[in-house]
Amino acid sequence: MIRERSCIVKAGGTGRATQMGKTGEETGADGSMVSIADYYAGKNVLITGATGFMGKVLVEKLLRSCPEVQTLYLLVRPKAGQSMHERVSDMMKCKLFDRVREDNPDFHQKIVPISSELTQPALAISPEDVERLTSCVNIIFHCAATIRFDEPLKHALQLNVMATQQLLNLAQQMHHLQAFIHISTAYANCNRRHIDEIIYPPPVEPKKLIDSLEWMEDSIVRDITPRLIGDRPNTYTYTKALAECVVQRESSKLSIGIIRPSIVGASWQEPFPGWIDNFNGPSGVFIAAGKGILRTMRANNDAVADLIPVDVVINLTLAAGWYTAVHRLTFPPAALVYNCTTGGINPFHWGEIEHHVMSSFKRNPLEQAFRRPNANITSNYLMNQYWILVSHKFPALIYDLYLRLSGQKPQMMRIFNRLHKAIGLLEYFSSQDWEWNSENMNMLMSHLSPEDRKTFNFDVRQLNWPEYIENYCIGTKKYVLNEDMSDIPAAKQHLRKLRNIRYTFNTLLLVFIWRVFIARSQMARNIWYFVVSLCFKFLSYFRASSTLTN
Ligand SMILES: CCCCC/C=C\C/C=C\CCCCCCCC(=O)SCCNC(=O)CCNC(=O)[C@H](O)C(C)(C)COP(=O)(O)OP(=O)(O)OC[C@H]1O[C@@H](n2cnc3c(N)ncnc32)[C@H](O)[C@@H]1OP(=O)(O)O
Ligand SMILES: NC(=O)C1=CN([C@@H]2O[C@H](COP(=O)(O)OP(=O)(O)OC[C@H]3O[C@@H](n4cnc5c(N)ncnc54)[C@H](OP(=O)(O)O)[C@@H]3O)[C@@H](O)[C@H]2O)C=CC1
Repeated sequence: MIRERSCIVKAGGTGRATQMGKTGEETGADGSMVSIADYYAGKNVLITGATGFMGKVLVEKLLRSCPEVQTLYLLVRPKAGQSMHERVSDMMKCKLFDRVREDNPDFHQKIVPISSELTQPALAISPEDVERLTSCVNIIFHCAATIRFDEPLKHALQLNVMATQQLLNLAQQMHHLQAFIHISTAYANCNRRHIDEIIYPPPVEPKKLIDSLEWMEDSIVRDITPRLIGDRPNTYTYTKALAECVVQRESSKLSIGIIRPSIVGASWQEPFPGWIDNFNGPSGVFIAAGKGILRTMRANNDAVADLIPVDVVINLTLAAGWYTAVHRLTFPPAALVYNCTTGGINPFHWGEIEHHVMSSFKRNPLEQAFRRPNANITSNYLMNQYWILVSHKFPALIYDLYLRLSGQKPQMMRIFNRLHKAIGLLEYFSSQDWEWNSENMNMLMSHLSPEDRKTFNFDVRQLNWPEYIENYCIGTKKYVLNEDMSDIPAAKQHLRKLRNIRYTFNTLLLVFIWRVFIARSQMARNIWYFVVSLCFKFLSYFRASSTLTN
């Protein structure tokens, strides 16, 4: 149980002792609140989802900015033929960890992988590992989840809800636990327009749903899923809402913080600008647009694009861990929720994103683009369908024909079908506006020392969007696609070639139209001459009137 009445925590390598103040807050020897790095000194931290996008950034930041942290226990599963040790060792070789490696080449000694498959009973953690974790873990960050929008309900429920419940059960056995931080999403309650920092009543009692789905065949579950998720767009947001409810129910026994990030994008500043390693959310859209594949998408130009840089989310998460732990004895028994969003503080709109993404990819083109980057967003359904036909399907058809004729396997239509499926799932989020209250983010900031505010910066008022988007696009090029910046002149040359192909194609199309329709029919010729003579008349009229005025 973590709600100890008194506690002295020996702060690891710094030798700095922290103790409980009169109010129950953890204080330094001089009575001041400990800094974030001092708090984590000597602590044992358990992290789920450490091999994922946000988990990696969390591990990196803890090691870099809290160098006295004792041990990071990472719950990891073997995957794709790799053992958990191989996976963690590969992860630590990644460029993201360059700065940590420079500061402390032996940083890997602080990392202890623990084998765990979260969808298995008791998280499939061995009894020895359970013993080890329950005796020493001080703080848990629960990041693991399935974030797929098309995840079958049963699996999403197993991982996002049941695994969370099991982790909470494990947390309750821990003798020295001071905080449990759960990563949720700002869209858990996307069926509401205004979202406060509270846990809303769940759409269904989680336990009842789990029990009833247990005996059902997958095909039946698939059939009733739309009825169950109701006004939420997918199983992801639905199960994340249920998970919040499960977490909230343990808040009388554990000190809990819930972080709700909106759309997590590339890093803003740390460990370097533009770090991103996946196609999720807007990243895949940016890349598809940069490659000239995506030319149209349904989105509202004037809707707020609530992107939040991953380093901001992680800084807030670590600060929330610190705050939850140092205030654990003064908390009422309720989880503190932090809406981690930008829209209410420093809004930026999808129309602006489109503009900056396009101009950024023109300055820093991606290699081997299919067409010149020129994507447009529209909220009009019919307009979007028209452009899909003209700018997606027609070029795909022509290119596949070319591939077939040259003896290769056609592939473009298949790529477009997958793209349409992906953007179809994202449109819900890019076509609407939400309003999140982020008072707890401000409250937390006000509790940080000036030094911590710099080291764990989550003040998004300072975010310069055009610069951020530029670095984001460059990040997709360098870290997702592994393209070299030195190839930009060749990529520009390729775009010039594509432009020339387009001019040639348009000219040939015009000649073709002329030959087929105009040159063969007297009526079409008459209309053509009429239009041309009208243009001449207009031209001569304007020329005459401008001569008179001069
Ligand atoms: C230029 C103008 C821009 C204007 C911007 C306008 C709009 C912005 C767009 C979106 C904003 C909304 C974002 C909302 C986020 C809500 C916030 C959250 O809570 S976060 C969770 C976010 N989750 C996701 O984003 C997951 C979505 N992805 C999926 O659900 C699935 O991946 C899928 C899209 C259904 C595809 O599934 P499928 O089984 O077909 O494929 P895989 O996932 O197995 O992937 C196979 C292969 O493709 C790569 N991939 C995946 N997604 C994309 C993509 N969007 N574009 C290109 N490629 C993609 C993936 O990496 C795999 O590659 P590989 O085989 O090499 O591993
Ligand atoms: N990305 C975003 O835009 C947003 C994300 N979030 C939330 O942030 C958290 C992290 O998201 P993100 O990092 O983007 O997600 P990722 O998909 O990148 O990472 C998911 C992590 O969960 C782990 N995991 C999945 N299934 C299992 C399993 N059965 N057993 C053990 N581990 C498992 C994955 O491990 P493995 O490598 O083995 O698959 C991976 O480490 C999630 O809770 C998500 O809901 C919230 C808002 C936005």
